Amino acid sequence: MGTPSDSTMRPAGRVAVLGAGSWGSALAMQLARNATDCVLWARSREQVDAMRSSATNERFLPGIRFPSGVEFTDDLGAAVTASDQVLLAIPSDAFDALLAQIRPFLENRGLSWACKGLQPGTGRFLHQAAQDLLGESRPLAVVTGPSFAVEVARGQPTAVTVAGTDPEHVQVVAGALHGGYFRAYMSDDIVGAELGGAVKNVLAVATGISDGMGLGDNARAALVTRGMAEMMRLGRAIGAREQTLIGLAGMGDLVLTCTGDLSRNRRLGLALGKGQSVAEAVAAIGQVVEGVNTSSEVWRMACQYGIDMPISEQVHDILHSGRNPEESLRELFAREQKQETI
Ligand SMILES: NC(=O)C1=CN([C@@H]2O[C@H](COP(=O)(O)OP(=O)(O)OC[C@H]3O[C@@H](n4cnc5c(N)ncnc54)[C@H](O)[C@@H]3O)[C@@H](O)[C@H]2O)C=CC1
Ligand SMILES: O=C(CO)COP(=O)(O)O
Repeated sequence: MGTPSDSTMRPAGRVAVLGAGSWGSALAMQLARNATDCVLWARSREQVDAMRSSATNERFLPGIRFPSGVEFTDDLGAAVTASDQVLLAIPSDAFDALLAQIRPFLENRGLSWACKGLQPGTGRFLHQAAQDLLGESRPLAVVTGPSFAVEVARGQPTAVTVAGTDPEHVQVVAGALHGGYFRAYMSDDIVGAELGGAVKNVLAVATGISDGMGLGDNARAALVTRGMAEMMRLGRAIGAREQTLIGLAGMGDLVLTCTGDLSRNRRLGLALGKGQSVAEAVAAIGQVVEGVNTSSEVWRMACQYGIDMPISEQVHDILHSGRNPEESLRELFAREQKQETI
């Protein structure tokens, strides 16, 4: 695979970013800064009017101005048909429905997404969900890796992975984003890239809980490392490449969201560790917290493939079965002693 600066690279043309929450807005800012034509679609007319008049997204990225190249619309069909590439930036539980809505307009336009999660109820990857709907031959790509939206919006240094099923398409998507202080590495391991982005959500909740309970720095390091072992074990079972999991999409995002308080998954954990309920904590965060759904789907995959994932299991039980974090701690430490393997 070449680099985004290859002279043979096909330009992205115009990109429709679908979803004007924090990540869609930050990606639109990066695309425009990179001289990529871009239209940002939001569901609500009021939000579009507000973004047009203030040139900011005050709810999700207050005070950060969109570069002049970004257009705004609430017309989904027009956003897609006037573009060459479509980039979805919505919560994973909205992925199937939005894809079905845009399918009539999609034709042969390039498709990518920047969501981190799994299909609710099935544990399938979003690229599998897309293939179910659109067929196996369509080039697909995911943008993932350690990237807090607000830092990207401010133009702070960031490196991500763009992984996909077709090298040329990956180059187009990565090339549209890569520039300034934003590096977009390329990969053909979409399974590993999607797995890393999903599992880190669950582990960020785990380290948040530990820190919320005041368990200390040793506990956090143990959770990150043994959590990484869980990711690697599951990855091995489903054909993800280890290189991907120890790269930006896996370890990179795990470190970011297990330690950075901008992570909503970590913040959910912090609140739970201090005794708040899941519902209270999610409501207070006010944005998507993917770990809630992802924990069910990761646990489903672990059961399906018979993989030992004790930390992910405890997070699942705390989020969905009302388990007390103290009980989880006791249970994790009561496990039999074993060789350190991953
Ligand atoms: N915010 C961040 O730092 C990053 C987020 N991501 C991923 O990006 C995805 C989107 O997250 P955020 O933008 O952060 O969430 P957010 O909570 O900031 O915004 C979500 C947006 O999606 C819209 N939305 C929700 N349901 C929808 C539906 N059914 N149809 C259409 N639009 C819908 C909401 O109106 C909102 O504009 C998630 O999978 C997240 O894991 C990935 C990297 C960084
Ligand atoms: O994925 C992210 C950064 O890479 C954002 O993390 P949260 O969804 O936990 O906020």
